[in-house]
Amino acid sequence: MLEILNLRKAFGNHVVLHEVNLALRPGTIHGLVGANGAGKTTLINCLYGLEKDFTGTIRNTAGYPVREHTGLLPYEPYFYPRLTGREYLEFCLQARGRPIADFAGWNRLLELPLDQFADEYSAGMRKKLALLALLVQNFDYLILDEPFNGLDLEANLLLKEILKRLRDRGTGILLTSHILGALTETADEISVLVGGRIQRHYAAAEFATLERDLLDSLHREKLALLDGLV
Ligand SMILES: Nc1ncnc2c1ncn2[C@@H]1O[C@H](COP(=O)(O)OP(=O)(O)OP(=O)(O)O)[C@@H](O)[C@H]1O
Repeated sequence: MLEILNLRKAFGNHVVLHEVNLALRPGTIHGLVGANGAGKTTLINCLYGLEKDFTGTIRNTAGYPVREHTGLLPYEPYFYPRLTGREYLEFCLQARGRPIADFAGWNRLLELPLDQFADEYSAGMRKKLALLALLVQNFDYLILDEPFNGLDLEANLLLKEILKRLRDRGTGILLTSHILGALTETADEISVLVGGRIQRHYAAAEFATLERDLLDSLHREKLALLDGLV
């Protein structure tokens, strides 16, 4: 299990995460929702070791460093210029000391032009390439920051199915999305991050309550303001 205990992260005087606790269990899809600026990407970056200067505990309870068996899909994947999609995949595997895999099987699904330069791909293709680099590596845990963002309808449906199958095979998946349906259709549990605090964890049986709670807070805080504008 990947475990976050009492995570606190500040940028200067701005405390972005306040004593956050979260567990990512094997064989589970854990959704993370929150408004823009709530702290989701910062939480992910701390979990994956991209942010160092925080307090609290982050660990894989199996005793490995978190990154060793965990793959990350960043919010905006970066590709070096003049590297083809295939070279990028080979680079990812070599960086981890893994043998070069056969990408053809997965790429029959994702249909990427692997011999074109990755930095010339469309936004959706870039997202697919970064996903492909994770899928060929069989990680125990996946951390996916907005994986559905930019994907076309077909890739969206495909990704949901892939995630569910990986979960059923034992992979633990932490998933952020601003598309509530994408989370409620795939996740086993959802944590709501508000102003850097976990406001509540919802089990799958409570997802209807989650939608109601989000609507209620929207009605309370924003719809009255809208009445004055339109
Ligand atoms: N490197 C940084 N330096 C200073 N402040 C930062 C830095 N990175 C993030 N922040 C601040 O931390 C807060 C949380 O940002 P974060 O990107 O984690 O939010 P988020 O929930 O992922 O938002 P979004 O849904 O818009 O992607 C914001 O107020 C942001 O301005």
